[in-house]
Amino acid sequence: MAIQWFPGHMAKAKREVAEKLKLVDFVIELVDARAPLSSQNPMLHEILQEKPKMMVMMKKDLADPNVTKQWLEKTKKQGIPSIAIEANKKQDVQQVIHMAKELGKEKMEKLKAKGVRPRASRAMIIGIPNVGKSTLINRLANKKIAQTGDKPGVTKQQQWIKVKKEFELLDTPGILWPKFEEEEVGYRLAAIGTIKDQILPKEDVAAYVLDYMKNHYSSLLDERYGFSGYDDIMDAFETIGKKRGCLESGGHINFEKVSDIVLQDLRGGKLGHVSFELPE
Ligand SMILES: Nc1nc2c(ncn2[C@@H]2O[C@H](COP(=O)(O)OP(=O)(O)OP(=O)(O)O)[C@@H](O)[C@H]2O)c(=O)[nH]1
Repeated sequence: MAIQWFPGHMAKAKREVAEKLKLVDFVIELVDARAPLSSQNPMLHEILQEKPKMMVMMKKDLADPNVTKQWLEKTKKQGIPSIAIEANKKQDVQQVIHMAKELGKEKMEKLKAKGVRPRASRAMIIGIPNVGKSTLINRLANKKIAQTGDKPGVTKQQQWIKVKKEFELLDTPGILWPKFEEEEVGYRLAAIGTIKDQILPKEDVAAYVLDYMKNHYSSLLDERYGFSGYDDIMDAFETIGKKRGCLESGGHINFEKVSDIVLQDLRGGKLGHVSFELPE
């Protein structure tokens, strides 16, 4: 696979997360509900060691609810407190707070048993780019938190956001890059918009989405574009192109425009609820 992050950046990100981890009692890992496995970073497991974590599957409004339910069952079986949310739903955010408070409480009780004076438990949010880290931090803080620390030359002290009396959150998230040794993982992440469109050719990503939907969500394909199957991917591009006015002079289809339409439809939820991976 041609995609490779610059190893220096990976090492720096890992170091930064490991530093911040020392400040917290537990971690809130964010993954994308449409691809909960591909949107994790296996490195987290290594640096977390014994630190407890809970998992929040973001963007559940775009994912297939039946598949999300299976993922939640799986992670809960693994002993990881997990929840799927839509960041704009207040009751979903309240449930995150409740879960975090419970996890923090366990940790505080352990400390209390060792004779440490009780204090608010502390957590940080970790996840890959674009998964929704800032959105969730702002929702938990109930206001917009400036991300000035990310700009070069701006030094910023770590700040704690008081979410509830018993629970505080670090105001900057930990960012870890996704890891893809398998080609399919790269396409899944590109489809959901985690990898920038410049990295994998968008026509290839759109073709991946159409093929995936043909095999798993043919009725959604039919609802949006009026076909549920095809023998040749070119036919699919042509049908969508004709329908949506992506014709160039001479009557040729503009494949780039068709790809933009497919990816925008998918990421904006217009293709319906689509999940790109199932638990084994
Ligand atoms: N549909 C949907 N969109 C969401 C949800 N949560 C976040 N988003 C959107 O996802 C996009 C990325 O969110 P951010 O909060 O900027 O993600 P981030 O992880 O902080 O991204 P980086 O700064 O790149 O690391 C934004 O357009 C959000 O509006 C959700 O639950 N549902």
